[in-house]
Amino acid sequence: MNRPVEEGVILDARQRYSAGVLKYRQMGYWDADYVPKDTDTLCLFRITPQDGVDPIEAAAAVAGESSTATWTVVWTDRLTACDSYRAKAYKVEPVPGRPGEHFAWVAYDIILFEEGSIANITASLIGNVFSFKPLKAARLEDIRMPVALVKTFKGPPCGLVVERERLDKFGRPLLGATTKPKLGLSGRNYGRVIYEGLKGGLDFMKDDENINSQPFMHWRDRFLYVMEGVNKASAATGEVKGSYLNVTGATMEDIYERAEFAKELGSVVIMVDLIIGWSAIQSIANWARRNDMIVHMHRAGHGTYTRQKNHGVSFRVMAKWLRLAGVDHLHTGTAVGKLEGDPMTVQGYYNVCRDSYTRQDLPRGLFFDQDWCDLRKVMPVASGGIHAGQMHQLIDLFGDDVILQFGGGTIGHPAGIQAGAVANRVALECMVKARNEGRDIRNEGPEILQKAAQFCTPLKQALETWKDVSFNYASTDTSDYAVTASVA
Ligand SMILES: O=C(COP(=O)(O)O)[C@H](O)[C@H](O)COP(=O)(O)O
Ligand SMILES: [Mg+2]
Repeated sequence: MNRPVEEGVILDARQRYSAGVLKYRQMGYWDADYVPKDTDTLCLFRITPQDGVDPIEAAAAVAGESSTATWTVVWTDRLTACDSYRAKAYKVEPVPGRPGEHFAWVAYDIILFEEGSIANITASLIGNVFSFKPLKAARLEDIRMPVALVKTFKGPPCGLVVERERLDKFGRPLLGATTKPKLGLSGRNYGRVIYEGLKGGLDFMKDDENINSQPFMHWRDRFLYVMEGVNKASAATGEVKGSYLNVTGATMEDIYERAEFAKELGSVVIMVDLIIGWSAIQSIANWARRNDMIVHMHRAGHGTYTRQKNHGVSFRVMAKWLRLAGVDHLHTGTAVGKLEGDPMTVQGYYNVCRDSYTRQDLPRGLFFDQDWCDLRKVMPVASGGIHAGQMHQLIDLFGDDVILQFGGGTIGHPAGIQAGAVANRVALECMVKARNEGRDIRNEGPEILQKAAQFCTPLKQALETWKDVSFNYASTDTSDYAVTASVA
C-alpha cells in the first residue's frame, strides 16, 4: 500500500478507499475545523491514550468506533453518505493537572440516532470504545443533546411540580427513609416500619434496592402490608403519604404485574432499580404516564461505572439520559453521607435534574449548555448515610426541591422509628424556617438545631447519637476546575 500522507491527511483523494488500514484521522474522524451544528449531539470524552499513541488519533478512534468506523477501510462506506455520517472529533486538550489524560470533543450527526431511544444512543456512544486497545481508559464526561433529539423523548411521567401538587406539599424538601434491615423482615414487620416512619412525619418510606420477592417476604405480601401502613399513617396524620414499592423483577412481565398491583392498591409511587436497563426504564415510564404514577429511580449499580474519574460514564450523563427516558425521582448523591460525592460535582447532577436550561459550569462538571425544551423536572434524592445533624448542610447544598432520605438515620434512632422521623421532620422544618428568616444556616446550622432540640427530645437524642459520625474521605470523582473540600 502506498498512500502519500502528510500530518495524517491523505493527499491523493483517490487513495482513500483502497483496501488496507488507515489511521482513524486519515479516514475522516478528525476535523479540527469542524463547526458543530445545532442538531449535532456533542460528547466530551476523557481519554488516556496508551503510551506513544497520539491523542488526536485516539480521539479520532473514539469518534470512529462510536459511529461508523471499523479498524480497516471498507469500500461499503461509499454506499452511504459517509462524510456526514462519520462522527467528528474536533478538539483535543490536555486535562489540567492530570498528566496522560486528554479531553476530546466529538460531534455526531442527528441521523445516527433513533428517535426517543436511550438504548440506541448508548449502544453507539458507550458501545465499543471503552474496551478499545489504544486507550488505557476512557470516560464519557458530558453530553449535549440537541433540541431536535430532546423533543423525541417524553421525559418524567409526573415531574416535580405535578408531584408537589399531588402530594400537597410545598416550600420544603420532602422527607423519606429506606426501610432497614434491607433484607429479612416479614411482611407484617415490614409494614409496621412503614407505618411508624410515616406516622412520625416522613412523606415517603422506601423499599431498598435489593428487595424484590425473596423467600422471607414475597412481593404481594410486601405490597399489602406496606399499603396498610401507608393508609393508616395518612389517616392518622391527614397528610398524603407514599412508599416506593420496588417493582423490579426478573422480566418485564413481572415488572408490569407488580406495577399493576401497586396501582390497584392505591399507591402513588413505584420504584425501579437502574439495573433493569434502558428499554425497561422507558417501558415502565410509558406505563406510569398512562397510570398517573410517580416513578422512583434507585441508581443501584451506577458506581461500577460512574465513580472512577478516568474510566466509565459520569453520573451527570446518566442523569441526563434518565431525565429523557422518564423518571420522576433520581438518587443523585448527598455529598455529606457515606457514599461517594464531591459537593460541587453532586450539585451539577442536581442542576441537570431541575434546570429548564443548563448552562456550562466547569466547577460543577457541566461542560455544555443544555436546553431541556420544557421537559418535566426530575426530583433529586439525597440518600446514603445521612442524619438530622446534617440538615443545614443538605438544605444549603441542595435547596428545597429534593427528597432527603434518612434510612439508618430514622430507623436507628434510640427511641424508635417514630422518634427518628420526628427528629428529622423537626430538624427540617426549623432549618427551613431559619433560612426563610434570612439566617446563615451553613454556619449557624448546628446552633439552630441545638436550640430546636431543647423543645424536641427525639431531635436531642438524634443529635447526641450521631454527633461524631462522619465519612470524611477524599472523593474520587472531583471537578477538574475547582478544588472543594469534601464535607464530612
Ligand atoms: O440504602 C440506602 C441508604 O440507606 P441509609 O440512609 O441507611 O444510608 C440507599 O441504597 C442509598 O441511598 C443508595 O445510594 P445513592 O442514593 O447514592 O444511589
Ligand atoms: Mg440501599
